[in-house]
Amino acid sequence: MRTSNTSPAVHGRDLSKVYDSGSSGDVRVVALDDVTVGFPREQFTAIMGPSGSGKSTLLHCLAGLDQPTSGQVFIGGTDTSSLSDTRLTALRRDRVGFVFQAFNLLPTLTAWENIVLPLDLAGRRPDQAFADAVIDGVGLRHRLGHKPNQLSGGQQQRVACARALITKPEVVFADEPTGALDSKASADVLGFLRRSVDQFGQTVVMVTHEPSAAAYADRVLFLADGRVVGELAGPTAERVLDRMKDLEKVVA
Ligand SMILES: Nc1ncnc2c1ncn2[C@@H]1O[C@H](COP(=O)(O)OP(=O)(O)OP(=O)(O)O)[C@@H](O)[C@H]1O
Repeated sequence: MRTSNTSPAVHGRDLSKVYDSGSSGDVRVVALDDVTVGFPREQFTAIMGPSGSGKSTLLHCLAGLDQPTSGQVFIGGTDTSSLSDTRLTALRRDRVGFVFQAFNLLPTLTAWENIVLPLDLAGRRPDQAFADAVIDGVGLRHRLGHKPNQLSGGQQQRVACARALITKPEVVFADEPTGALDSKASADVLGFLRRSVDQFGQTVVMVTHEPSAAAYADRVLFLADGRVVGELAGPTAERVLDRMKDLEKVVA
């Protein structure tokens, strides 16, 4: 499904998102302000910024879960704004993986059924060798027959990670994937996302509030007031925290 190894997996061009609210549409919030950003293949990028800086809006626009007011998003070279709703739904299902803070597993399905759901929906059969590698990667082989309510939060999130990867998507978008987890479970999930890049050549884009989570990434993008205001390669938790303190001073 990859188009070329040099083009970014995901590219947002001139993205703006404006919310008009209030009783007569008189309250205007610019959540994204002309953002142009690319996410190289086989890299793990974290997106950070103060509360309200536009992180979730950017992720949702990139992932085709929300429409920008203006600008374009390319996933693996496909301009998502040119797609009909049906094709956009198919692209999200087949070429994009999602991990959300709230796991979003189907409660009536087992862990295995949840993991292969995107393939079932697409009428595709699992590549058994790859499925085995993913299941061993998330350490869930002995839990495949369990329903979500028989799993810990960390196990449920690892099921969600396996589900996100099983289609070999162009990119996995993770929105605060460790927001509901303790530090051990967080480390398991982040370690798996890291290995998915290093071992499976996956591309991961993750929104997080936690410098220790961002330190798993290859690079951190910083947002403030709907704009990209900086980036950090080879982040450590300390360096990310320092940048965040500076940004929060500017925004305050
Ligand atoms: N549906 C909406 N209607 C009006 N304004 C919105 C809507 N969604 C988001 N906003 C505003 O857009 C801005 C960016 O919001 P967004 O949720 O993307 O920020 P964030 O950086 O993810 O914040 P947080 O870290 O608190 O989750 C904020 O000012 C927010 O209030």
